[in-house]
Amino acid sequence: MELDNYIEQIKPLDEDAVNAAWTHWDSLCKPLRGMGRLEEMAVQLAGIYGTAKLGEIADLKPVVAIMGADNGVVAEGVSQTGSEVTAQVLENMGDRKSSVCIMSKQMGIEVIPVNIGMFVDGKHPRIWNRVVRYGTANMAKEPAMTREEAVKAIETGIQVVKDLYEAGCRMIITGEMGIGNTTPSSAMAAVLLDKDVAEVTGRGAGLSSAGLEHKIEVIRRAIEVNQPDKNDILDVLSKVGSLDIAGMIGCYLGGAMLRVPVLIDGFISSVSAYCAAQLAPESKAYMVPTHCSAEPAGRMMLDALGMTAPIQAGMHLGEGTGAVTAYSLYQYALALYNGLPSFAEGNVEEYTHQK
Ligand SMILES: Cc1cc2ncn([C@H]3O[C@H](COP(=O)(O)O)[C@@H](O)[C@H]3O)c2cc1C
Ligand SMILES: O=C(O)c1cccnc1
Repeated sequence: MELDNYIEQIKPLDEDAVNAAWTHWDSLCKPLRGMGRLEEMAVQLAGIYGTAKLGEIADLKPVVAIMGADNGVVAEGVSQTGSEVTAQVLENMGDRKSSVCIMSKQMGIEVIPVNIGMFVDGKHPRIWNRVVRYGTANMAKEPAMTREEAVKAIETGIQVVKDLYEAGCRMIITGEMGIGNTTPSSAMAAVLLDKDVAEVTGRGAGLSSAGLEHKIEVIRRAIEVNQPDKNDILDVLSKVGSLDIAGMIGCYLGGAMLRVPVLIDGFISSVSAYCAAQLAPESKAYMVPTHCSAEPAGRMMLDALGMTAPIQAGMHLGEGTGAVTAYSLYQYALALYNGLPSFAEGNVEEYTHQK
């Protein structure tokens, strides 16, 4: 199916369910709108699922879909580790031994490591091998990938979400693992937001100050060499992007198409969310901001999306860790939404609300 055909299938939220969810919140025996963003998160779920009866949805079966991919630009020394670490961490994820895996286990969340374009095949049986190409080319010298490959990677992300949906998942959490992927993220942020590279580039997984200066220089070179057209998302993605970013774009589009919420993680994930929103503005209603990455452009990307994140904890780890942290907010929100007595049930006279 063509990308445009997928995008056409995305419909707005169910407004009746949204209104009914607010009416329900406002009937509960507590200060009006007292749970702030948590109330909004539950209302968004109602609009997405098309029902205010959220208690009837037995199990959301949340899942972190981790897009694993390698970046040719790592050859320029833009990350403090080598590309072999991508595959190693994906294998560790197979054994449930990575940050997001340990956090997810705590919350009863499934984790699926997807190899969308590492340099090597994943060996662990839990890894979904869906390789579009074995790593991107070095964008400091040539386009990271072709436009066709970028589209194929987006479609691969859509297909991953479809498969998870068929397995019963009703909440998708985006995650990524790809050594060097903050470099394409910053390159894309600079182009798409029209910012100076130095403003949108950070230390990633832990670069030194000298390393950061070098990374900025490499990104400048990549943009100079490729001349991406900022008005054409696929051009920017294919020239200075990455396969994991493309895969996550697919997750946002696929989730919106199937009417399931898709949680945005950190900087890399929000660059993808921004691209998805540009390609399909309706998809934004299905996205959930979770935390604001401490990478310099983390907040800028959320601002560009017109979103604020409920959690600001200085996190900058990736893998979906920020989004999994925010999943706990749903647990509180839904516990109250489904369990708190109404004013009448709580024997409290409903006061006049100032809505
Ligand atoms: C052991 C390890 C585990 C990780 N888990 C997430 N990242 C994060 O760091 C990488 C991006 O940073 P940069 O662009 O500086 O390479 C990505 O893989 C991201 O998911 C990790 C990085 C490392 C080294
Ligand atoms: O915010 C992120 O997504 C991030 C930042 C640094 C390293 N990995 C991921």
